[in-house]
Amino acid sequence: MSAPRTLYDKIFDEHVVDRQDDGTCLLWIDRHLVHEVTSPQAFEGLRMAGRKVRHPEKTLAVVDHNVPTSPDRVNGIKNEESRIQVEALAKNAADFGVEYYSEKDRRQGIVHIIGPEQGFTLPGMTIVCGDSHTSTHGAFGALAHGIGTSEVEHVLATQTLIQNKAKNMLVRVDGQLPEGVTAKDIILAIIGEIGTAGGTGYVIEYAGEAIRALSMEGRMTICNMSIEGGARAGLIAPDETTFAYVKGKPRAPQGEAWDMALDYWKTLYTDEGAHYDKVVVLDAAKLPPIVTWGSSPEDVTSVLGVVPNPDEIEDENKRNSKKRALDYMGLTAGTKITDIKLDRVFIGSCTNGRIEDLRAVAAVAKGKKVAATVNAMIVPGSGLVKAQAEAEGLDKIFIEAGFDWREPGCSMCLAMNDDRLKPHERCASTSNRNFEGRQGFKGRTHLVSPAMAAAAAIAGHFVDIRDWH
Ligand SMILES: CC(C)[C@H](C(=O)O)[C@@H](O)C(=O)O
Ligand code: SF4
Repeated sequence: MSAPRTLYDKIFDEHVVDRQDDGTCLLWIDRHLVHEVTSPQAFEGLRMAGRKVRHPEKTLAVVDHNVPTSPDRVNGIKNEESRIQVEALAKNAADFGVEYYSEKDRRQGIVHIIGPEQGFTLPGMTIVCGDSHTSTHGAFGALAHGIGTSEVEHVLATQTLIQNKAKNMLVRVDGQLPEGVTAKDIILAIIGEIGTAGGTGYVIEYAGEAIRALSMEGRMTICNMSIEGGARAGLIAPDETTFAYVKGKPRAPQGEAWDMALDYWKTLYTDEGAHYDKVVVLDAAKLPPIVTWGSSPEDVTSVLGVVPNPDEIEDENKRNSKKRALDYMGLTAGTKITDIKLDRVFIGSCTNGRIEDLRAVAAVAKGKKVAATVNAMIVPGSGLVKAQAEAEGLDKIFIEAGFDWREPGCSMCLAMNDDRLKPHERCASTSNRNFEGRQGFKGRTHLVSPAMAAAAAIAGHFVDIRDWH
C-alpha cells in the first residue's frame, strides 16, 4: 500500500513530468488561461524566438481588466492605454491560433468566471494563468495558481511549468452557517485568523461540513481569496455538487468520456491518515457577517463590532501599520461599524460576480431604493452571468432600486479601467482586495459579502444583514 496522500499530493504527483534531485519538478499543465495584462511580453517572447504556442487548444484568452463596463464599449474603447492592451491580445490570439473572447463576445467576462462556465476548468487538472486569483479554479478540485509573465511564456511554449512542491494546510470549517452569513464571510474570517502571510508556502485544502454545504459559486469565493491568505493555491475535493455543475458545460467531457472522467474524479480526495503540515479549524455556526475596516484583507471585524484601537497592539511595527491604515481609511477607533457611511457600492469581481451573488443582491434589493447619498454599481462577472440574470428578471429589480447595471469585466475591483473611486470616497465592495489605491487613488474599500453590500447601498451605511426584512 502506498502512503496516504492529500488531494494536493495526488494532483501534483499525477502531473510530474520530471523531478530533479533537489525536488524541483517540471509539471504538465492541462489548462492555460490568458488575459490582456500579463500576456503581451510572453507572446512577444515567443515571436522573437520564432516559437509557436505548443497547445493552443489548452489555452483560452479573454479581455477583462481593461474593458470598460459601459454599453457603448461595442463602439470602441476610448481610453488609449486600455485599447492598446485589448488590441494586443486580440492580435496575439489570432497570430498564435488561440481561442479568444473579445468584449463583443457574449462569453466574455472575468477570466476566473469564464473558465468554469465553459467547462474549461475541470477537476484534477493543473490550471495556470498570469493572475493571482487563479486559485479560484481550485473549487473544482483542480491545482490552480497564478504565474508570472515569464512563466506565461514558458507555459505557452512548452505546456509545462517548473514548480517546487508546497506544504499542505487543512482549513476545516465545521458546522452550519447561520442565515445571512456566506462563503465570503467564511473566507474573510479565515484570513482574519491566519493573517495575510498565514498561508505562505502552503496549498490550502478547505474541508468540513460548512464547505461541503456550499454551492460551486460559494466554493469559488472561498478558493479565490486563498491568495489573500498568502497561500499558493486553495482547493476543495470534488463531489456531487461539483459534478452536477460541470455536467453539460460546453467543454466538459460527454458520453463515454464523461463516465471515464467521473471515475477518475471520484478518486480525488485526501486519503484517510494523510499528513497536513498545518491545520486550522473554524466553527461556521459562530461566524457573523464580516466587514473589513483597514487596508489589508486581514483587517476584519463583525458587522456588530467597532473599529479597533491600534494602541492596544503590542508589536510596534504592526501598531504603526494599523494606525496608518485607520488614517488612510479616515476612521477613528471605537466607531461602530454600522455607523460607517458609504459613498459607493461595488458588486462584482471574480470573488462575487456570479449568478448566485446577484440573486443574493436581488433578494435584498427587491422593492427597495438605493440611498440618495450612494452610487451603487452591479457588474456581472461574465456575459453569461449577465444573460442569466436578465432571464431571471434580476436586472429589473436592480434598475428599479437605482443600481447601475453594467457590462462584464473586472471593473472597480481594481482601477485599470474607467470605473474607479475618487479620492476619499468610501466603498462597500464584494471584491477581494482593499489595499491603498486599489479601487482608485486614495479610495477607501471595505470588503463584504454581496448581501451586505446590497443592504449597505440601500441603508447608506453598514447594516447587519441578519436583521434585514
Ligand atoms: C492584473 C493582474 C496581474 C492582477 C493579479 O494577478 O491578481 C489582478 O487581477 C489583481 O487582482 O490584482
Ligand atoms: S476581478 Fe479583480 S481580482 Fe479578479 S481578476 Fe479581475 S482584477 Fe483580479
